[in-house]
Amino acid sequence: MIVEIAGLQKVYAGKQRVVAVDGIDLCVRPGEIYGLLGPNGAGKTTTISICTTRALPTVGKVHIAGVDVVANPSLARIHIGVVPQYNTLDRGCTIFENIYFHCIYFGSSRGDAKARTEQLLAQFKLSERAGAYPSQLSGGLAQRVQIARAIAHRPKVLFLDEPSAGLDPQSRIAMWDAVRGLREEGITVVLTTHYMEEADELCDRVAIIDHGKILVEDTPAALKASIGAQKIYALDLKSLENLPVLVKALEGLQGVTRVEAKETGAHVYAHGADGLLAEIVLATGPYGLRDLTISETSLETVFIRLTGRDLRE
Ligand SMILES: Nc1ncnc2c1ncn2[C@@H]1O[C@H](COP(=O)(O)OP(=O)(O)OP(=O)(O)O)[C@@H](O)[C@H]1O
Repeated sequence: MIVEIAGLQKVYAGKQRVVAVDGIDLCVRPGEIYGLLGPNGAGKTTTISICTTRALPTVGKVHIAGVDVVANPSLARIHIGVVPQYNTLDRGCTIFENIYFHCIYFGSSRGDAKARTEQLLAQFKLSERAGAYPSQLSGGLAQRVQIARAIAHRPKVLFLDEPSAGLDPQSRIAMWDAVRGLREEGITVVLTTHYMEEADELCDRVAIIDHGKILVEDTPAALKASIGAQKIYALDLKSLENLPVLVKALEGLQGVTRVEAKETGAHVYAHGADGLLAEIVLATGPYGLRDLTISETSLETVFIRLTGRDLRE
């Protein structure tokens, strides 16, 4: 395993004691894109900060490529690339210099640093902007420079903290492509996100975390399959009288795997069965169907099922 986290706990002891990470165990395989998905405050950044030697654990161990990050932080840092949540490019340096000086910092000769910088600028389609300063770049381009800089010393694992926060949809997709490209170079990627689409699209495996704990971990497909339905019909009803009768009736429809009574109606979980929508509408007739939304099962559904909340709450 390239990343091994065992019994990790982080307590911020202050006026208010905060248990930011509460016993996390996980392993990332070489070449994987692994996602930590959870809402704000779940403990994702703290976990990444410990893995990348920026914070110390209260309890537990992290090994990167077999190196204990607490016992040997400088050795560990050779194997680690980091793109933090905020733009940390040096504003006084050009794009070229940002990458070049990173190479020099990690011990490259000037010639090697120049060659590696030019190669990365070409790889990330940044060559034309080599002389630009960070303030002249869009958010998407700045993020690409940060990724290029983070892998300049050829780390084995790249940690990306909320890589698409603040990016427009087009830049987000370009960033995903850049991250997928890293896999081809054999770089393992660990990213945090609170965007379920990002975890679903990009990650080979995802750990859903909340309140410092891993709730579940699997491939996005397996997590979604655990819901046991492909579609969710959310019914908004005028009358909730005799709701249990409606729930029973809906449960009896072909293709329906589960029905949950809600404050404003009911959620019907189902496999895509022919004619089911018409039958649902018919069954809700006496209850006054005010609104109906149909959604595909997503990682958000999985999170809601596990916590009762949605990811943005
Ligand atoms: N330096 C600190 N001192 C005290 N509490 C902290 C500190 N850093 C984080 N916390 C708290 O620890 C908890 C986990 O925070 P963390 O930043 O790891 O979560 P997160 O999942 O990355 O969320 P976000 O996306 O908002 O950064 C939160 O309750 C946060 O307020």
